[in-house]
Parts: sequence; structure tokens; C-alpha cells
Amino acid sequence: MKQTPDFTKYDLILIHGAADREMEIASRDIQHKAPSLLEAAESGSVFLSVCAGYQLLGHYYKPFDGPELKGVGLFDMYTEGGSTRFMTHMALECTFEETGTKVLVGYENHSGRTYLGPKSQPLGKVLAGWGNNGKDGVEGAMYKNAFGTYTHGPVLPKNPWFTDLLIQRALEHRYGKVKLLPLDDSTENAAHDAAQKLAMEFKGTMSAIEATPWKR
Ligand SMILES: NC(=O)CC[C@H](N)C(=O)O
Repeated sequence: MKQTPDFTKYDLILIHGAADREMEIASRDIQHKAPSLLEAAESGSVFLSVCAGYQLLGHYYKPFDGPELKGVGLFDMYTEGGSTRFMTHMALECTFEETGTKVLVGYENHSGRTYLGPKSQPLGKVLAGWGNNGKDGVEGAMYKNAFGTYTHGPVLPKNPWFTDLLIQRALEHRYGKVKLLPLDDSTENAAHDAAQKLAMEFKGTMSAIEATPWKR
């Protein structure tokens, strides 16, 4: 707490999700880490931030009925909690130079509605699910090699193409251009395809339950 490593020395930084109570503590602590996190993002370190971690990399997260929690401002975006939770299987269409157009799958579970500003690009286009806010048809955010997303469920093993992209970019951050040798991804790809099928089956029948009330 109240300390920071030098994040520019890291090639791959993972920031996970959490409930609002933990986010309040993390929001205070992350202010000490913000300058180094911003420097690392500028230098091309790879970030994967999921759900609460994604929200805290924006300008702020305001829980439904709760106080505004300051973020890092790495992504040009803000998040405001709604009275319902978005919980469903999700599929996105993403395009990267290295991979071409691919489908990212996962499970979303959030009450926050995220709105991107002009300096953030979305991670993908929603094929099924709610995405950033249930309205604008996009999901996640990107800035340089920093990625934010609501897809947990879990995002890395179910999307081997995306995991490889993060590993490749992290290695390139340290060593320059690299090419990964192919591994047998058949089990992971079967999990991916099963998740994509579920997302498509749930499309249009998504449920949103009530948000948990704010309490300290
Ligand atoms: N699963 C999460 O990390 C979600 C937490 C988040 N604050 C929300 O929108 O509900």
C-alpha cells in the first residue's frame, strides 16, 4: 500500500476484477502507482485489465448509489454503476494486425456502464452480450499495448489467440520482433468454440439482475 514498483520494468501487467468494497481501497492505493503505470503504458508495456481492474484504469468509477472512485486515467473513459448487473456470455469481434479478425469470448458480470472518450479505442464489436454499456455496441478499451475488457470467465485459456498476442507483444517489448512457434491449442479452441456457441444461444435473452447496494 502507498508504494509503487517501477512498472516500466515489466513487460506484462495483469489487473483483475473485484467487488466495489475492494475497489474503493484499490482506488486510493492506485493513485500512488498511477504515474508509473502511465509511464509503462506509454513505453509499450502490455496490460490486461479485467472488469474492476479495467474500470480503475479509466478516469473514474462511480458505483450505483456510491461515491466516485478515482482511477488512473490510462484509458480515456469513465464508468458509472447502473441499477442492474449485466451478467451473460459474451462474444466480440476484434481485429489486430497480427491476427486478423477474431472472436473473443468470455463471461461478463458488472453493474458499471463504461463510456469511452475520443482517445480510447474499443477492444471489439459486440456480437453477443452487453459490452461496455449495453448501448453503443462496443466492448473494452485499448491504448497502445494496454487492453481492458469485461470478459472474464476466464479470458486467457478460452482465447488462446489473444493470450498468444499478449505474450508476443510482451516479448517484443523486451526483445524486439519475435515469432511464436505454434503449440497444440485444440483443447483451448474447443473451449472457445463452446463459449461462442453459448454466447450466440443466449443472444437476445440476456438477463440483468439488480445491482448490489453500495456499502462500506
Ligand atoms: N466483476 C467485477 O470486477 C465487477 C465490479 C464492478 N465494480 C461492477 O461493475 O460491478
